[in-house]
Amino acid sequence: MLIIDELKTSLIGPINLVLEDGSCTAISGPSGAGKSLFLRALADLDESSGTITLNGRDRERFSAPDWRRKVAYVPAESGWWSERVADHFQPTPELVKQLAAVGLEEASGWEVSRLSTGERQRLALVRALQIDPEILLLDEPTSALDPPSVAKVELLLKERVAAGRTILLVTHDPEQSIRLKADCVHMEGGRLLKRDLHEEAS
Ligand SMILES: Nc1ncnc2c1ncn2[C@@H]1O[C@H](COP(=O)(O)OP(=O)(O)OP(=O)(O)O)[C@@H](O)[C@H]1O
Repeated sequence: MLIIDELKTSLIGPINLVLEDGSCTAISGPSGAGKSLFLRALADLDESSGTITLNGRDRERFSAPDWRRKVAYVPAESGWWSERVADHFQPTPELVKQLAAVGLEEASGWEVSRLSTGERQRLALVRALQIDPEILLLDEPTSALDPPSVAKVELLLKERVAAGRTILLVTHDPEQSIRLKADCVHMEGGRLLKRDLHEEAS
């Protein structure tokens, strides 16, 4: 369980939120609301104050690399540091299955320069899944994808949640939140508000 207590940076907060094991939480909100900054602060990529505990252990007690393996952030635009796609992955037995799950079974033989935006987005997700973080922070993970690819990614996310892992994602699509059975929060002006899509629909 991740407990976020009075998280603040110079631009957002204070933010309080609890993420239960095996839960999916969707953040919506207008452009500039601070959604990406919130995920970055959680992953300890930007300086922040407040208390964050993972399974009862304070973030201060983890080294930064260890924390980022447990609370992994996938930005909307991923970074690539080598020419070959394969160089970005651990050659594990699961890799072939994971690539196939996002429709990219051939991609490990490709050059990064040929990747489309949607291919980059799906491969960045597989990269994060290889780390197997306890909390996966996804910034608009399907924004560049066509509906069949969205369905593949959502299936992966649902399987992950069913296996007890935790997902916090930014999405502008209320239908996606419903499909993922996500708890919904809304961000505005750097603050989080609870949102009940099911109540709004009734
Ligand atoms: N280093 C910075 N210095 C000053 N302002 C910043 C900095 N980084 C981000 N901001 C501003 O903070 C606000 C929140 O940015 P953020 O990227 O979190 O928005 P967002 O909610 O993710 O928006 P979008 O949906 O467009 O991606 C924006 O107005 C942005 O311009």
